[in-house]
Amino acid sequence: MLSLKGVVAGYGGGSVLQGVDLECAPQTITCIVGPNGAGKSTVLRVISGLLKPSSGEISMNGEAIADRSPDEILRRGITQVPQSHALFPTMSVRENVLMGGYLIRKDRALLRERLDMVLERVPIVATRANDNAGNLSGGQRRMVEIARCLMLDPKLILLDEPSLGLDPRSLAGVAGLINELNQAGTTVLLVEQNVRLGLGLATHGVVMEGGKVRLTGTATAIKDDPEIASLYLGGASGSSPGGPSSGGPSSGGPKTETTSV
Ligand SMILES: Nc1ncnc2c1ncn2[C@@H]1O[C@H](COP(=O)(O)OP(=O)(O)OP(=O)(O)O)[C@@H](O)[C@H]1O
Repeated sequence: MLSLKGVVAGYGGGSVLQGVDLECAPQTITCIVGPNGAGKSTVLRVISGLLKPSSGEISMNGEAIADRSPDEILRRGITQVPQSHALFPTMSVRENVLMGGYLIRKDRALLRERLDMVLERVPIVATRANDNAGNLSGGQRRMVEIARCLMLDPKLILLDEPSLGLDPRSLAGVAGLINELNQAGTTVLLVEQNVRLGLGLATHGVVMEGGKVRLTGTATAIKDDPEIASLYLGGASGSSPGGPSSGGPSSGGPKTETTSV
């Protein structure tokens, strides 16, 4: 579905991504993990078109998208939920969600249909519809941020640190929503500092370091990799994920892309 080949990109001349190769198959949840500054968020930015790669290829369902503008990429079914504080605090929850349907605003029937779908999938949009978004808790805000991106019925959702600043209960709610969306057919690519949660939720894992993909495999295989366990999971292999699902298939061991840590 989504494919990155040899993607090089950076800010103001320097290259942060140094030849990134990545694949997301349809209906998978892929979690990118890695140390601060590895380039994880930058990968999401090049996919959503906010940052143009200087070389390499990005394709969605076989179509090259690296040269497309962010709104053309949005129209092709890729939406990004930014790290946080993405709602307009003095606008209501309903108004914030409707903003997500800006590209389809002229088709009132479609807008209504999508809003009904969002209300059904994310109940807080109905129960807090008229409250200002600024009055919601962090976890509730995150749910509304995800709900807003559903207005375009995305095929691929990019999530940057969905767990950031959330308490365990809110985390479970957000993880549950991501899982439900995936079960309903949406492909998910997320970046997560909470490695246990991210790999617990995911079917596939990608470990990045220094602007490169270091390791790819099923989430289970990545969690069970002794080096990854010692680096990111406190020494034990990730047998108790924070999310509601233990993730994907157990076949297919991790594939090491480079050897240096
Ligand atoms: N807007 C920007 N302008 C200049 N440099 C940036 C910008 N955004 C990120 N960088 C730099 O790019 C590198 C990679 O950043 P990125 O946010 O992709 O890393 P990350 O792996 O997501 O890190 P973290 O886990 O800390 O969020 C860092 O060195 C960062 O300082």
